[in-house]
Amino acid sequence: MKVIIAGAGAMGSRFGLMLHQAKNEVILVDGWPEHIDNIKKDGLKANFNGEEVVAQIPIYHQNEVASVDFSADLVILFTKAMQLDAMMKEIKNMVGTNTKVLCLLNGIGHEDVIKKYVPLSNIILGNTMWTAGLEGPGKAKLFGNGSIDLQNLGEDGRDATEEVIACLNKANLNAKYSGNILSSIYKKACVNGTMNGLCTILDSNMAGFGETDVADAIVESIVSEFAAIAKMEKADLNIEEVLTQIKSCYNRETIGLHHPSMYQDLIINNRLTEIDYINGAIVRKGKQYNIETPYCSFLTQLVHAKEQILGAK
Ligand SMILES: NC(=O)C1=CN([C@@H]2O[C@H](COP(=O)(O)OP(=O)(O)OC[C@H]3O[C@@H](n4cnc5c(N)ncnc54)[C@H](OP(=O)(O)O)[C@@H]3O)[C@@H](O)[C@H]2O)C=CC1
Ligand SMILES: CC(C)(CO)C(=O)C(=O)O
Repeated sequence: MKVIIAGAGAMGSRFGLMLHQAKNEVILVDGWPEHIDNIKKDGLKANFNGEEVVAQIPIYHQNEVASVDFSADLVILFTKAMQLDAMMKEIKNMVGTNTKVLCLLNGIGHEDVIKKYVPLSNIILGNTMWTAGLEGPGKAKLFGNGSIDLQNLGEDGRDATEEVIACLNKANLNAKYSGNILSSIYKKACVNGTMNGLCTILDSNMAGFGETDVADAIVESIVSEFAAIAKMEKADLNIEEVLTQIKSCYNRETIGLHHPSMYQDLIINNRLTEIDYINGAIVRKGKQYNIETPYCSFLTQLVHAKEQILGAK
């Protein structure tokens, strides 16, 4: 397939590299000049499960793609939530009438942005348990395993979605069709709504937090707020399943040593976080549905306070 990775940070680099290795024609689009220059000059470098690899993958700055001639079969969106609208605007010339657009960002409600640029029949929503980090511009650190759940938004898009799943699986990305992607997105949002903000505030990786004797109580309080909102949105959650998925993040042998992407943003890179699209989204929806969300509200405020103390940009 001809694939555009729109947002080629840590996760975009992982997906770009694995799809390139599986012989797809991949191009990367990003907005970070130093990262783009390094990949153009030396290729995309990665520590891939302990092995140093280099891949020559074309990369473009998002403000230069209007003139790039590449009719993509698939666009995979991997910007940060707050960069999504700008990216959609800049790549819109590369999104043809048959181009499928797969959104794998963390958080809730990204379809509202994508719908402004892409017909419903071409939108695929998903979420992923893969992880990734950047060691610096042009160099990714990729370890562990993951999975992807996805579903077309338009009613008759199943066949095309299965083709996308086949393409992802050829690259060992472990994708599967979800019969209820909204539930799946809420389930993943519970993982991010606990791990991301808590590890960021507590300065911990996921294993470190999970091994404390208060982890269960904190996680259950936050998850109960996500579940109350999910129910109002007809995306009922199986709480036991959600808690099991969260606890799987504590495993040191798999992804427990990972610092969630929010930690990487704020603590490592001094950048603003996606908290408003995760716990903050639950607070906004709580107001709409008249549901109290004190834990999500407090965690959102703590993360914003930390952004301000650190002068994040
Ligand atoms: N990392 C992970 O393990 C996981 C992340 N996700 C989700 O995937 C999406 C993409 O996340 P992720 O790949 O982690 O994002 P990254 O922060 O690695 O990259 C996103 C964008 O941020 C900019 N950027 C990144 N680092 C820097 C820096 N040091 N200085 C300046 N600009 C920088 C780049 O674009 P620009 O210059 O245009 O700002 C880049 O495209 C998010 O929604 C995230 O929540 C989901 C699962 C796991
Ligand atoms: C790995 C995981 C699941 C941690 O919450 C994630 O999505 C992230 O880092 O943003």
